[in-house]
Amino acid sequence: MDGFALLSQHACFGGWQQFWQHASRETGTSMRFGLYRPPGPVRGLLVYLAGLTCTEETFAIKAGAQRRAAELGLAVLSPDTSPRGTDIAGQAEAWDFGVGAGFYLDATQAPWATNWRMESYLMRELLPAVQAELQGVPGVPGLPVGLMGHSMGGHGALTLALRHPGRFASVSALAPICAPARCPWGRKAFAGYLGPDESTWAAHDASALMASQAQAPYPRGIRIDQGLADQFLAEQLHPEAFEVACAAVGQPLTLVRHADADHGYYFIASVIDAHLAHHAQALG
Ligand SMILES: N[C@@H](CCC(=O)N[C@@H](CS)C(=O)NCC(=O)O)C(=O)O
Repeated sequence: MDGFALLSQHACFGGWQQFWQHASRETGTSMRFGLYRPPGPVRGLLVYLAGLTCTEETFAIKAGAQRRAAELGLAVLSPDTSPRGTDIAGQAEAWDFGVGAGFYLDATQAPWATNWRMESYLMRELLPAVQAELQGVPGVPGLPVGLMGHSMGGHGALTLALRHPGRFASVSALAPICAPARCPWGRKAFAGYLGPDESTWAAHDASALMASQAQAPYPRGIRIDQGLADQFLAEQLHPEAFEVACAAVGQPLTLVRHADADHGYYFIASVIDAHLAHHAQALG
């Protein structure tokens, strides 16, 4: 990939877990990402968006997705969760806003709007570059792409999948923030990145976006897994709001609730194979 530097690669289940760095035109910063490359031909690309405080390494280290991805012939892209290396006052004072908390949208408010452009970064820069690299034909976007994410990244997966119809063959989420416009994490992020006019927030709220669909956008179904011992469930996640919105537009949704699971990566590792299978069905 032109202008991209391979920082490290590690042999993993016959393929390679790689970490890359590049100068992003969209964020104006240096960005890192992880890329698992399976052995043999690549059937599809699965994008995993991580949650608050995570980096491009978290999923690769903790989820244990590589074994099944290798078997299924899926490449897995794990971007970082925000720009880093800027000098915006207060950018790293909170763990739920600023650095490590990009919310996968383009900020419209100063001082964030210049660099905090995660939606454009992913959709217009990183994804096309990685798709072209994997299929070996630059500029031909043909490789099918699935999108998944956890928590803030679950919000990113659901909203980007709804905001960019036709770009993703499949979508799933783990303990996603389903109604950010009405939870503390989302309200703080939207107020800071999008400003006080709440009418602009619905375009980045998965439940509002789903409720506004004329018909089911993913007729093959969306999968969500949610732990019932998740410490953030009651206050932050609201899966029932997304469930109601899906039902209203006839969107098939498999929402699997797990009695004892918490919010962390032990839960993710426990259900990751089911998510890879969900995507492999659509990407195959
Ligand atoms: N730092 C927060 C927790 C943040 C958190 O749980 N982040 C989730 C995503 S929302 C995560 O995946 N953390 C990384 C990890 O568990 O390795 C706290 O102290 O409560």
